Amino acid sequence: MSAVENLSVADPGKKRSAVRSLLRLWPYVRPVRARFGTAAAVAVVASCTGLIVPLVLKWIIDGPVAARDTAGVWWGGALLLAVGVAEAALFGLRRWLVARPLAGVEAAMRADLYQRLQRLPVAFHDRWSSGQLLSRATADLNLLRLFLVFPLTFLLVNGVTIVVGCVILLAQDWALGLLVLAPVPPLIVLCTVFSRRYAGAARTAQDQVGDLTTGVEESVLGIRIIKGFGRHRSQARAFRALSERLMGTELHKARLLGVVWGLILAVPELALGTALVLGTVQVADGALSAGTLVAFLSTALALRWPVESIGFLLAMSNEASGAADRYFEVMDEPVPPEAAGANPAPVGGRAGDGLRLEGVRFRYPDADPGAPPVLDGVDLHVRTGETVALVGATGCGKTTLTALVPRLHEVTDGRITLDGVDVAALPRAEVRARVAVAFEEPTLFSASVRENVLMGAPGAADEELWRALRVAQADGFVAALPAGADTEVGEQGLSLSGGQRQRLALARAVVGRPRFLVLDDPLSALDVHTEAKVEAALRKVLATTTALVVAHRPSTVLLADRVALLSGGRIAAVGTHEELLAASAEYRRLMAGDEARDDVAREGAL
Ligand SMILES: Nc1ncnc2c1ncn2[C@@H]1O[C@H](COP(=O)(O)OP(=O)(O)OP(=O)(O)O)[C@@H](O)[C@H]1O
Repeated sequence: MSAVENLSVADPGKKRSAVRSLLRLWPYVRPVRARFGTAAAVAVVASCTGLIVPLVLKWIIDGPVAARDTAGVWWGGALLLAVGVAEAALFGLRRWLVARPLAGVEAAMRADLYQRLQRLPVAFHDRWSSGQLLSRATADLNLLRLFLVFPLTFLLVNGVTIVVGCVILLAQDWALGLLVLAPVPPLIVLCTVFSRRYAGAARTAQDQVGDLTTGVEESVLGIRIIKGFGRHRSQARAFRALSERLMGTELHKARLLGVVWGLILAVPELALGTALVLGTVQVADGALSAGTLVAFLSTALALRWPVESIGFLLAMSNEASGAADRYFEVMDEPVPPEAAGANPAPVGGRAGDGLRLEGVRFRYPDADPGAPPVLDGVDLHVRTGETVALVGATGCGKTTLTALVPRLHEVTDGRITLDGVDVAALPRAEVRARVAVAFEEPTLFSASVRENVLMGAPGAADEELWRALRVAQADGFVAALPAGADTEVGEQGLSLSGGQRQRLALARAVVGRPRFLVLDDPLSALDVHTEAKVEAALRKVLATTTALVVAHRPSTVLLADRVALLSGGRIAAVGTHEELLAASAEYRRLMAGDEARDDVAREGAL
C-alpha cells in the first residue's frame, strides 16, 4: 500500500441532521451563553438600526426637501450620521463580547479531544489514521469556532432583520411589498436542497483533508525511507492523486455554492427591478409619494446583504455540522471503564508470585473473523526476580503478548496476574506503575533527554536519572550533548542515532525501579560493542526485577534465566537455553538463523 493511501472514516450512507449535529455543541457553549446571547442581541439591534435609515430618508424627502427647508435637511443628515455611528459601535461591541469566550470554547473542545485520545485504547489508535485525528484537532475545531462566531449569530441576526424589513416594506406599500417578497418561498426550497447537497460534499472534503494530512505526516516521518528507496516520484504521484481528489470535491462545493448564490442574487434583483418600475409609475400617477418609494427601495436594498449572505452562511453551517460529526465520532468512542476513574485498586494477591499468564487468548478486534487468534492459550509463569526470554518465529505474537501485560490491549480470554492480582482488576495507572516497558521501536518525544527519561518516574531526583542513564550505558553520550540531560532531542528523537534512542528508551524503562519489566527486543538497534555494554548493565537491573524479554538472538537470550518458546499461539517449550537447544528443533532453527545474522552484523562492524 502506498504510504499516502489511508482509511477514510466517513459513512456517506448514514442519515444525518445538521441541526442535531450542531446542537451537540451546546455543552461547550453553555458556560458562555450569557455573553454569547448578549452579543447576538446586540447584533440584532445593530442590524435593525440600519433599517431606520430608509425611514429617515422618507422623512427628509417628504418633509424638509418638499418644503425646501435647508435646516431640516441638515438635521436629517445629522440623524443619518448618528444612526450609522450607532450601528458601527454596536457591531464592534458584539465582536468584543464574543472573541474571547469563543476562543475559550475552541480551546476547551481541543483539550477534551486530546484527553480522549490519551484515554482511548491502543486498538482505537490502530484503527484510526493519525491524519484523520490531526485534522479533527486542528481544521475541524477551527471551523466550529468560525461557525459560532459568524453563521450561528448572523443566521439569527439576518433572519430577524429580514422579518423586520419585510414588515416595513409591507407597511410602506403592501402590493409592492408582496411583489418583492414573491421569490422568498422558492428560495427557501432552493436553500434546503442546497444545504443537503453541500453538507455531503463538505463532509467528503473534510475526510479527504484528513487523508491528505496522513499522507503529509507519513511522508515527513518516512523521508529517509522515501529518499533511500528513491520513491519520491511515486510518493509525489500518489499525493497528487489525493490532492486532485480533494480539489475535485472543493470544485464541486464551489459549483454548488456558485449556483445557489447566483440564484439568491439574481431572483430578488428581478423582483426589485419590477417593483422600481411599478413604483415609479405609481409616483408619476400621484398614487405614491416620492419619499415612500425611496424608503421602500432603500429598505429593499438594505435587505440585500442579509438575503445574499444566507447562501454562504448556510454553506459554513453545513461545513461546521460535518466538523461537529467528525469531532463527536472520536468523543463518542467508548473509553474502557476504569480509565475514566472506576475500579479502585483491589487489595490482596500473593506477594512474590511474579508474573503469570493463564490460558491467555487474544484476537485483534479488527482481525478477519475467520482467522485463528494470535495467542491461543498461553500459560507462562515468570517467578519473582526471574528473567524469561520470549522467543518465536517472526509474526508469532511476541510483541502482542508483551503488550497484554501493561494492558495496552485487553486479553480476549484467560488472565494475567502480577503477584497474584489479575491486571484486569487493577486500574490501568496502577498496572503501568508496576510494569515498565521498552519496545523495539524506541519512541522519544520532542523534549529534553531528562523529560523523556523521567516519563518513567515523574518527579524523580537527578541521581535516579543518572543511575538509569548509567544502566542503559547512555550517561557518556548524554553528558557529551551540548546541554547535557537538558538537550532537546528533536521531534521523535531524530537528532540521535538509533542506538542512542534505544538506550534512552531503556533508561526510561528502568528509572522508576519497576517491579516488572517488559522489554521487546530492546537491543536490536545497538552495535555489538554497545550491545555488550548495555547487556552487562541490564544484567544488573534484571537481577533486581521480574522480567519478560522478547529476544531474537542468542546474546539477548543469554541474559535470561529461562527461555519460553512461543509457537502456534502457545508456549511450546520452557527451559534454559541449553535445555531448549537440546529438546526443540524449532528453537535450534531460530537460534541458528539469528546466529548467522549476528555473524554478518559482526563482520560488518569489524
Ligand atoms: N493491530 C493489529 N491488528 C491486527 N493484526 C495485528 C495487529 N498487530 C499485529 N497483528 C498481527 O498479529 C500477529 C503477531 O504480530 P506480532 O507483532 O505480535 O508478532 P511478533 O512475534 O512480535 O513479530 P516480530 O518478531 O516480527 O516482531 C501478526 O500476524 C500480525 O500481522
